[in-house]
Amino acid sequence: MASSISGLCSSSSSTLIRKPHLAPPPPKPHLAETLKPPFSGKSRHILTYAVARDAPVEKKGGLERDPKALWERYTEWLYQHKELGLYLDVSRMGFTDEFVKEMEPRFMKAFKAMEDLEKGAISNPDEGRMVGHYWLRNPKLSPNSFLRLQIENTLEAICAFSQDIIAAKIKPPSSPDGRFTQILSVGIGGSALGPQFVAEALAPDNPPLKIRFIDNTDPAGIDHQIAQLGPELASTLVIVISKSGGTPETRNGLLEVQKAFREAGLNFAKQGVAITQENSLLDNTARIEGWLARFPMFDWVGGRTSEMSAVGLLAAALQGIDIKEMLAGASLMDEATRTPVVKNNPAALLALCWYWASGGVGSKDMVVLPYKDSLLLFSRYLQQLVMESLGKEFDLDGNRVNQGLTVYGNKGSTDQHAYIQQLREGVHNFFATFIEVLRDRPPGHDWELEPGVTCGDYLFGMLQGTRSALYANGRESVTVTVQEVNPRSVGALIALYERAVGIYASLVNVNAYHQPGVEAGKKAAGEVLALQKRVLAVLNEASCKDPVEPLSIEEVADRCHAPEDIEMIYKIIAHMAANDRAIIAEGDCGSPRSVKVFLGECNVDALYA
Ligand SMILES: O=P(O)(O)OC[C@H]1O[C@](O)(CO)[C@@H](O)[C@@H]1O
Repeated sequence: MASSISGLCSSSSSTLIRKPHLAPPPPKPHLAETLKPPFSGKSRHILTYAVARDAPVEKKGGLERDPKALWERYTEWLYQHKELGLYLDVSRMGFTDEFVKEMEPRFMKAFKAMEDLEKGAISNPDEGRMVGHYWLRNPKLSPNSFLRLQIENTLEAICAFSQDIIAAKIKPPSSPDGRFTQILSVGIGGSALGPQFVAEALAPDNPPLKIRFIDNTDPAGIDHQIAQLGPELASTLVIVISKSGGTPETRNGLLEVQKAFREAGLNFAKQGVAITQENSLLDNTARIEGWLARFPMFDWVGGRTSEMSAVGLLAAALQGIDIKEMLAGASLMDEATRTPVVKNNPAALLALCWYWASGGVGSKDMVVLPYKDSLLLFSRYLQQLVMESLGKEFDLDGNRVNQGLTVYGNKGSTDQHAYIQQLREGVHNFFATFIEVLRDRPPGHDWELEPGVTCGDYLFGMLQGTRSALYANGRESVTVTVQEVNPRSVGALIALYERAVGIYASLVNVNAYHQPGVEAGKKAAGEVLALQKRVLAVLNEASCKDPVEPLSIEEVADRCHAPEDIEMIYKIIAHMAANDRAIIAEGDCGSPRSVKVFLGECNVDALYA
């Protein structure tokens, strides 16, 4: 009996899109494989680390146990940025003076590379691009006046537009309120993660416009966001963000939102804003369709470092966040992280710790634990910033290095009830980064829930306790402390990690500013969709015969001239069948060889297309 295979096959996955012949050759052994684990958990031990591609060097190192000596180490290495009220404590990393000395020449090279980058060098050689996110917060540093004016004019335009939206000088055409109340931000990767992080960290409880995001091509997720807006779609400002202007997930999100507008009888163009590079597909669409506004993204700003461009600033300003304070915080941090003295440069100190902990080859993961709910998305934001920048197959000289630094984490103390057990006692494959916020609550709101102790004291205790407990078991950590979460400190944190990534990339000699691996995935996804079209054509042809000719998966693959893609063809058929795509299957999906498929109806036009 003929039956839809949707039920049987609904668990099949279409995520394994790499074709067998696309598989890369097995990697050659690299430095990571030649290294011993840096820490044994004992107080003194031999540490082996590597300096980029040089031979591994034997070094003594270890975690200080004596409380007095540890206090000495804490005070000796504590970094403080007075104006920002930011501290960096690296005392719970076991690096030695000898290690720091040995790294010195590499840091000098890295500082020079950062200086050249800021002066406008082509620091992204593969893409032939300058790397200018530092100019965004200090336009005077731009290598020429044209770029400086572009930055200044864009900032002015962002401020003016957001003020006009908030003051209802610019109104949505069909909203009963006569003002915009919601933002729907459509974008992915660097075009979403910064705005998401900043919204979570800084948006006031009652912002002038509330924000929600579409950051995927998951139809159910998109439907959910649109359904949650309900009638407020009429007062929603849709910001579509894509540097390239052609990212499929973002395009799909836009098309879905435009459909929702049509169905609600609304004029999308009067509520749509594009942030993209000039003359991109998105830019041209927005211009031709007459969208409400367009803001530029610059060729020389990468997606993952674009939070201080229109990408992050427009949404932030619309939520009532002081974007000039964010820029000021970033600018102050930029200044501090230009210092060519490792000990006085917090970004260099972070890079030093990363190198020490991971042997310069990413052998340990970085677990980021902000003890503050509003910083929940910081680790997710850093995941892209660090991993897309450092996770590279080849170094700048073309050597295969398979570099990277794995980042994960959510927040404390919540995670203490999830995975800290393993961090304390299990596999020793990480180092931690604690983010501490000194101010628990706005002044005047605190109270003691038991004598002498507030709720925030508990949070503080949890952080300190976890830091100590990890250290006691030989687990290293870094602690970044800020006074409070505000636009200035968030700007500073972003700038701190941007520079740390730039410096570290230089230490390990990789291009931090391209992402060739992502392109490979996008290309393979495109190939799957092209294959799906061929499968449909083959099935249609067989289904237009009289009588209908059910085909086995092998036969479909042969007729598609793609026998090597048979598994993918099976997954395509199973996915379409699960989604009411008129595919009929006979047989048992548990044994794919027995399945025969045909279409429920013949599309004669498609036969001659
Ligand atoms: O802004 P775009 O061009 O849509 O790209 C989105 C994201 O896709 C990537 O190119 C690859 O993930 C990121 O670097 C980027 O942030």
